[in-house]
Amino acid sequence: MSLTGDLFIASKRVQRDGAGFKAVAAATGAEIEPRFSVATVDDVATATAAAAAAFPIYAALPRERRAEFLEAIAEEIEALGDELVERAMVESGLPKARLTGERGRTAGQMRLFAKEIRLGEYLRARIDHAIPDRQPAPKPDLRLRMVPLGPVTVFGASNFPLAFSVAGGDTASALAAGCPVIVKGHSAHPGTAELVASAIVKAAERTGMPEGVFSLINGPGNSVGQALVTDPQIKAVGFTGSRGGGVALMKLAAARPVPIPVYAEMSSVNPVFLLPEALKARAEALGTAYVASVTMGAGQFCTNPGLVLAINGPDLERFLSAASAAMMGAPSQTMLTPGIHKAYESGVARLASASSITKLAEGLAPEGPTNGQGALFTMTGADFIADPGHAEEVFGATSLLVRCADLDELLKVVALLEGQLTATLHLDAGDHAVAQTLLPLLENLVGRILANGWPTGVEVTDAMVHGGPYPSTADGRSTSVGTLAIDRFLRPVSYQDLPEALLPAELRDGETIVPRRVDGKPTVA
Ligand SMILES: NC(=O)C1=CN([C@@H]2O[C@H](COP(=O)(O)OP(=O)(O)OC[C@H]3O[C@@H](n4cnc5c(N)ncnc54)[C@H](OP(=O)(O)O)[C@@H]3O)[C@@H](O)[C@H]2O)C=CC1
Ligand SMILES: O=C(O)CCC(=O)C(=O)O
Repeated sequence: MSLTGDLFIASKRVQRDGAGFKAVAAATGAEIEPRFSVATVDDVATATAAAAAAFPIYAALPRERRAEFLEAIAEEIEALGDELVERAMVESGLPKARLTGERGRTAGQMRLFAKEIRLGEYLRARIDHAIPDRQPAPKPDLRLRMVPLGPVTVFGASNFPLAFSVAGGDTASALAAGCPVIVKGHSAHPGTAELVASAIVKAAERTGMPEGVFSLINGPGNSVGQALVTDPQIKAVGFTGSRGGGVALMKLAAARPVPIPVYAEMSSVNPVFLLPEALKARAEALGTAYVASVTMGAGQFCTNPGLVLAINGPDLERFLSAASAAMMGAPSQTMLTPGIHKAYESGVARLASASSITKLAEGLAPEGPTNGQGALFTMTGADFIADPGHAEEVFGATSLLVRCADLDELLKVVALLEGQLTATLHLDAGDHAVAQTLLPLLENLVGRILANGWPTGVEVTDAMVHGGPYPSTADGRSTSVGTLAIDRFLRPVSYQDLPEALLPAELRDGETIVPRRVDGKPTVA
């Protein structure tokens, strides 16, 4: 398919005159064809009005129809073939194997949400039958289910041009919930976005969806995104990106005459704890594996292990030697955009210039103008306690190791950390007592606790939480990966004493189409 640079407004291709913008090859910074249209204020209004018109139709479709739509999206993305991966490679600088895997994950997420809505558990159907002769007052008949919020704006993420972008997890979960989606495309990969949008539109046509169910709007420079977030037809926002961007959108959404939720996934340094017995048993192996996780994907993961905490001693020295050796052999890698590369370099310079921080090792010299060079830094627990600001995320292949004098100091460091997506414990049986001290603190701090692994690489499953307390996300009660992500785009409605004929099928007596709780007892569909 040749790229045209079109927008997709209510599933229709639209070209706009004006300067437009071009994608930039991540590896060289050079502009690449074609020119992409920038949406006008009217385009935003047309897309949101169409989404609002589509909402009651789309939300009322049988769950099976929506499931078929999601499965058709997966098929159409796969049918794009190599062209999709090749364009994404040029725009993002990410390697073929990674993007091929991401394409599989993107299609897999669509199919997982199709399964989820067929299962129907997400509706949380509950029935409390009436007790007309209850004393002193009769008890009414009450029935509850979850309903979709309305049109959702999704901001495509730069670092996952497929799995967190146009047809990524936010789009899959919002469409599954019954919400039309308007994507604000990321200007780092507009060609990839156009290809994926064309697949969604084909799937919508094939399965008879209302046109307003999907739009893709482009426009670098914040104004298009801001117009979408403040549009009264938009009822929720999904975002993955910088803390500055996420917080700006949260503020805009909160200041609307009718505020709406923003599910922003922002910054995280994902603390890793090297507990003493694990260090004693395998310091060298841990050091090497740590650097592999720090440098994976040029470190451009929100799950990157950006902070390591350990207690001083000879085993920690063994770990540091192995990690330093691995980092010194780590090749530089192309970063996603010249801007992200520049931000990485200034983040590394900030760490390097702090008097309390020592550079342990750096990776091989950069081979290209936008290549990020890995780096490891260290500081003492006492210095960290004096200035915990050093834990701020540096997005790229760098990490800071905090050497604590003892467990008390390590616990003081933990108490100063901000909300995080993950925390990782490297432990052996002899470390369980320390782990038991840490676990309640970590449950308050993060969304996912791992043992003896590395936080990069998030499984898409029912039991996954990819979220965490602020500022790792805007709302720590939710996840953006896994089937529970659908909850972000739903709200409960209770029906009191409604005649049976007016009730949704899932809430009628005798129905067994979804799992329900009836008069306090779970039933299975
Ligand atoms: N922790 C994480 O998961 C990630 C963190 N980052 C961090 O973000 C930095 C920049 O990366 P990038 O991906 O561009 O992230 P940004 O947060 O800068 O941008 C993400 C999207 O949000 C839009 N946006 C940003 N700020 C605003 C605003 N104030 N109003 C309206 N729209 C806005 C951007 O629009 P526009 O088209 O105008 O740019 C873009 O579409 C990285 O260097 C890194 O530090 C990035 C990706 C993931
Ligand atoms: O590692 C993953 O699969 C997800 C990471 C993520 O959400 C991110 O880096 O923005």
